[in-house]
Amino acid sequence: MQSLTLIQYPTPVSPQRLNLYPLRQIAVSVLSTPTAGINRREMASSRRESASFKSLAVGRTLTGGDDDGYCTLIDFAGANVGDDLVVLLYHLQHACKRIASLVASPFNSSLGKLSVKSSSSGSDRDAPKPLDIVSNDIVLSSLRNSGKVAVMASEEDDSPTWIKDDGPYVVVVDPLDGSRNIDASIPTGTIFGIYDRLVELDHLPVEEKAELNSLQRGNRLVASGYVLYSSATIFCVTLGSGTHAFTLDHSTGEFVLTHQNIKIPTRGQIYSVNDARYFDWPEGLRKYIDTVRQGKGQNPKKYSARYICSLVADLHRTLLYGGVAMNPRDHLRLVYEGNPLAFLVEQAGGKSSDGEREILSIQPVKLHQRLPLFLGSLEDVAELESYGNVQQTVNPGYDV
Ligand SMILES: O=P(O)(O)OC[C@H]1O[C@](O)(COP(=O)(O)O)[C@@H](O)[C@@H]1O
Repeated sequence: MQSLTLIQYPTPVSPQRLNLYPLRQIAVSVLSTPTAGINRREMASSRRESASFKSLAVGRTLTGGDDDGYCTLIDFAGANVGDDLVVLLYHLQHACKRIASLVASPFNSSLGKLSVKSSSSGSDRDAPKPLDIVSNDIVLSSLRNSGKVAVMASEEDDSPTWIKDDGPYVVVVDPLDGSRNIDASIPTGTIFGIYDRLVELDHLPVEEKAELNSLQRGNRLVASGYVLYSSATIFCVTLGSGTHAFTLDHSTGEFVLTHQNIKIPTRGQIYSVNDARYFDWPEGLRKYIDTVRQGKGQNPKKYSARYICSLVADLHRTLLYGGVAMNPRDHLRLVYEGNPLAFLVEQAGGKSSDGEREILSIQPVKLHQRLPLFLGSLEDVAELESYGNVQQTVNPGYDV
């Protein structure tokens, strides 16, 4: 069977048509030399050739795709947001292609296991692993090259990195989530959120403005998303209007629009949680899970359990099939995981909660702040919340 029969999107544009899209050509050449990031000057000259990303979209469909429906992430962004954000996304997707190669490389199979001591004492961070660190470096270097980022705050760093005084954006990122299981080739993911730089803080000392810019509430996000590294590499993003997923086409090196306007089912039949922790759970959560397992909840169907223990993979499934993905203990981070994923889920018509409050309304008070996280179908998350007492406060720490 030919591969085109298997792929559910239209035939790629002809090479002649590629000439109309300089960015697409650059994407292919960058992918073939993955260690060389495109610098700002190259991007600027490519942008001069193309006049502007918006002009590429003139006369084309709302998605920014070609007449035949083939639409890349950059086409789509070019048709929907301003040039600065397109450039930033261009560099971010480049970083994620490099991470996708990294996690699939036979030479890295043991790197997920080795723990490295955290550089600072008293930090609330887990000891990072080598693949996390390499992924972090890749993202940082791409964001620097974009010329569009003022500050990057990463789950891997104790404090944010100030990059450029007039960069219009602030990026928060978990460069490689789920890496603890990577030796078994379990899917992993990159999670990111993008805010506007708060110009009213420009006069402050660098450390202070770096931190305050990174501690913005989730409801100020301009864009957010994740990249899933699994049997397919999927870039799922909201630019503030709907949630869309793009699948990496290895033959062209492009992320191609495969899931436009994802709508999470209002009700699912799957719960996703580490239920080995059942005896540490509070009463409300135990009751909820016992009830839906037996088909005695608002949805009169017996729920199934699915838990990969990799947040991006568990959320991606939940986004497509519905239900609720949760981690009821204080483990996941508000800034790097909670907010970006909550924005994405809400843009898909779903709901996010810490068990009591909407995630996006919570003001972060510290960078590595952790919280219980419940994400998923509107009705499932609301039903779960209605049990009260669903946050796991007993948190002995688990070795696995
Ligand atoms: O041990 P738990 O509570 O099941 O947590 C699993 C969760 O932790 C994560 O591995 C993230 O934790 P780390 O950032 O410490 O790796 C998620 O991918 C996953 O959903």
